Amino acid sequence: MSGPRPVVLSGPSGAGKSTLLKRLMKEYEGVFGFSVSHTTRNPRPGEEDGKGLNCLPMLLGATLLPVADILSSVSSEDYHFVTRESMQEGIDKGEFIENAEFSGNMYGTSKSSIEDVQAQNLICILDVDIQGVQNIKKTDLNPIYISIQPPSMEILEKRLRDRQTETEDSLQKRLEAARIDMELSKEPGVFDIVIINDDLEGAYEKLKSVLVEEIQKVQDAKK
Ligand SMILES: Nc1nc2c(ncn2[C@@H]2O[C@H](COP(=O)(O)OP(=O)(O)O)[C@@H](O)[C@H]2O)c(=O)[nH]1
Ligand SMILES: Nc1ncnc2c1ncn2[C@@H]1O[C@H](COP(=O)(O)OP(=O)(O)O)[C@@H](O)[C@H]1O
Repeated sequence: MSGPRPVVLSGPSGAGKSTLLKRLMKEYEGVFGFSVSHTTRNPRPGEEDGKGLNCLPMLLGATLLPVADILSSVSSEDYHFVTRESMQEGIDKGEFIENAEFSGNMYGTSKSSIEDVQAQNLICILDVDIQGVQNIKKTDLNPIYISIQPPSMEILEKRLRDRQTETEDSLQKRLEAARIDMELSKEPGVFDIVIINDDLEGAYEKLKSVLVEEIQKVQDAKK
């Protein structure tokens, strides 16, 4: 695989992955590209379909919005929201490098979502659950594996509740998945680094320090 090494960000739902990711992508504009996953879950308020960088030319061509507005609307947490049928069809056709069932919904990384980012020579970031980590390990992607962990289950539950995105049912499913994630992530060798997201500043600095070499490579290549 050519270009900069991809980065896999994993850890329990609510641990702070997207908060850290958005900050990173904002500070290093033009260095990272998000691999926009497919999911069968419903969009949350404010989330829109497939607003990944791969859709940017289309967005630019079809809108009267200023470019800055479009760029700021490119969220790192958006998905391609699809039905189970169409997702299964894509999986059967071999279009995904990994897929998993999480909290009653399907999630998956299409090959093209990674290729689109790598074609731009950006560091491709994947936000996947622990099953995704295990399945990506069977491929030749060779990413840096980073786990973001909450300080405790109690704090995780509070953050998830305060986020106000979940029903009681989906919250309980996330907490159950978090217990499994926290156990499996302790296994030596699964992750290159485990970052405890207690204080946000400290966690962000640690994240940057792991990525500093790859960031430098992309910045040097631009010169
Ligand atoms: N295996 C896999 N997991 C994914 C993918 N996209 C997202 N996830 C994971 O699915 C879980 C739920 O994501 P989401 O519904 O966005 O909820 P949130 O993490 O609580 O904001 C998280 O652990 C994500 O890391 C994917 O393409 N593959
Ligand atoms: N270090 C932190 N301290 C307090 N709250 C945090 C911290 N990091 C993230 N949060 C909050 O916790 C919630 C979950 O974070 P989020 O980034 O959505 O997690 P994830 O993407 O891993 O599901 C959000 O409401 C976010 O604002």
